[in-house]
Amino acid sequence: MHAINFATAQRHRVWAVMAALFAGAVAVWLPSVDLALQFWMIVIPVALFGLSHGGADPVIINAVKVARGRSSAQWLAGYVALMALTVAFIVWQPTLALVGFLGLSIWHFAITDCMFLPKGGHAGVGWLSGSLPIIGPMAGHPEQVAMLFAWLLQQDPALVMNIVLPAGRVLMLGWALSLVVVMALTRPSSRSAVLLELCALAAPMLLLPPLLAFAFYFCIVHSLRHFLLLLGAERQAINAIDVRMLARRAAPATAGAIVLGGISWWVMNSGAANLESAWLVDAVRVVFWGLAVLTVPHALLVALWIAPKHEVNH
Ligand SMILES: CC1=C(/C=C/C(C)=C/C=C/C(C)=C/C=O)C(C)(C)CCC1
Ligand SMILES: [Fe+2]
Repeated sequence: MHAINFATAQRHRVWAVMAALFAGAVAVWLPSVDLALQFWMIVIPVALFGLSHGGADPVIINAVKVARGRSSAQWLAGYVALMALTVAFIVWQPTLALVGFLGLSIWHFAITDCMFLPKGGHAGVGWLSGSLPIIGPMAGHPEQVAMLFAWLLQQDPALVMNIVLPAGRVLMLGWALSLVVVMALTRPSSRSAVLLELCALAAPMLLLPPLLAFAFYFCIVHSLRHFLLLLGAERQAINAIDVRMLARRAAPATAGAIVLGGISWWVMNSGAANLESAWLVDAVRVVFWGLAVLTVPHALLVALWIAPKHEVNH
C-alpha cells in the first residue's frame, strides 16, 4: 500500500505556507512586470523543477504496470497516443481544448493536494488549493491572462478579456463561497491550519504576475508534492529509490520534452508575425500547449497510480 508519510506531508505544508507568505509579500512590493520578463523569469525553473515531475512518469508506469498489468511498451504507447490525440484536438477545437486543459489541471492539482491535507481537513480543501493557480491569476491579473489566452487561441485580446474578466470574478466568488462551506465541514481543531494554508496560497496566486504565480505553484507546491509522493511510494515498494536515482530516471524524458519544445519553437512560423513580440507569442504557445499535451496522459496516469491507494498516514 502506497502512502505518504504524515510527518513529511506536514513538513511540506509548513514550508509551502512560509514560501507562499513570502511570495505574497514580494508580490506586494513588486513593480509591474511585463509578460516577456515574466517568461524569462519562469522558463528555467518550470523546465527544470516543474517539467521534471512529469519526466518521472516512467517510474510511475513501472509501478502501475506491476499493479495493473500490461507491458511498459504498451503503457508508453498509450501515453504517446494520448499526446498525439491531444495535439489533434488542440488544432481542431482550441477553445474547448483550453477550457478542458484548465479543468483537467484543477482536477490534477487537487488530487495531489488532497494527499497533503492537514489532519481532519475536508477533501474540498484539496480542490480549493488546486484551483487557486488557475482562478487566482484570472481574478488578480485578468488583462495579462486574457493576453496569454488570446495568444494561445490566436484571438483578439479584447474579445478574450470580455470572457476572462467576468469569469475570473465569478470563479473567485465561487471559490470564496466554497471556502465557507468547506470550513464548516472541516474539523474545528483543524480550521485555523486549513484557513492559514488556503489564505497564504491565495495571496501570491492573486497578487503575483500570472506567470510567476503559476511557476510558484507548479514548482514549489505541485511538483515538490508529486516528488514527495513518488519517493514515499517507492520507498515502500521493493525498489528502494533515493533523490539522486529519481533525478536520473526523470532526466531523459524531461530533456526529451525540452528538446521537443525547443524544436517546435524553432520551426514555428509565427501566426503573429505582425507583432513585435512574435517570439514571445510562439514561446508561450509552445510552453502552455506543450504542457497541455503532456498533462492529459500525465494526469490520467497519476490518477490511476494514486487511486485508491494513497492517503496520508495519520
Ligand atoms: C495557460 C495559462 C495558465 C494555465 C496553465 C496551466 C493550467 C498549466 C497546467 C499544468 C499542469 C497541469 C501540469 C502537470 O502537472 C495560467 C497559469 C492560468 C496563466 C495564463 C496562461
Ligand atoms: Fe503533475
